[in-house]
Amino acid sequence: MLRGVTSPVSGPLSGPLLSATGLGMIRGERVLFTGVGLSIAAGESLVLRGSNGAGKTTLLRILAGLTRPETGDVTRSGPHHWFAHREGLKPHETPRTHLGLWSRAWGSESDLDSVLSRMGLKRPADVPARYLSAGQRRRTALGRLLLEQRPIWMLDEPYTALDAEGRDLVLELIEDHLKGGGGVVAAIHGESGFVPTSEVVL
Ligand SMILES: Nc1ncnc2c1ncn2[C@@H]1O[C@H](COP(=O)(O)OP(=O)(O)OP(=O)(O)O)[C@@H](O)[C@H]1O
Repeated sequence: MLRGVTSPVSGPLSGPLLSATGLGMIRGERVLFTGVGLSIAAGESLVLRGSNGAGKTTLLRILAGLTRPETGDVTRSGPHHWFAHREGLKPHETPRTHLGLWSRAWGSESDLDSVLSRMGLKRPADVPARYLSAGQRRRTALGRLLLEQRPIWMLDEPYTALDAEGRDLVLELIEDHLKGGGGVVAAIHGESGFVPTSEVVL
């Protein structure tokens, strides 16, 4: 992982940001998927679809390099943000301390108060995660996306637990990221709220 390095998202990038060929995965005795190929270039988005247990999270984990596929290859042209089901907040962490920690770890130049404000977290900024609502925890985790520019965003069910305003906020973040030349892969149940460049149905 490139730590403390801010990657320019816009700029002359040649080739895809992310590509995969021939991905196959087995879990237990079940073949989850075979022969999955995909590619996203700057400004493109891809939505993963499929019923519960179809393998969306598994595919995202493979794309992020967190799980090794049975077959196939993944190529990423730069660093990515990984946004998982679990927010990764410890019970004692507040939105400010959580984002502050990652900000320092990444050498972020983003203004923490601006990130908290953008995520609608000014009021609960100093409330420990164990007292935050599910949506506030989600917004805190999503705030990490704004701490460091990374060309590829991998989002697992980014709208979970969010109210209508939170959902609009995520949409705005995605749109801004795509306009800036980034790419997004997201596993989404139901309406994505945007027209993806492509879809993979598992
Ligand atoms: N580490 C693992 N070991 C064994 N089986 C696993 C493992 N991880 C996932 N599975 C199984 O693989 C299948 C796909 O899981 P996955 O989480 O990728 O599905 P999903 O499409 O993201 O589902 P959902 O929509 O419910 O989030 C499930 O049957 C799950 O139980």
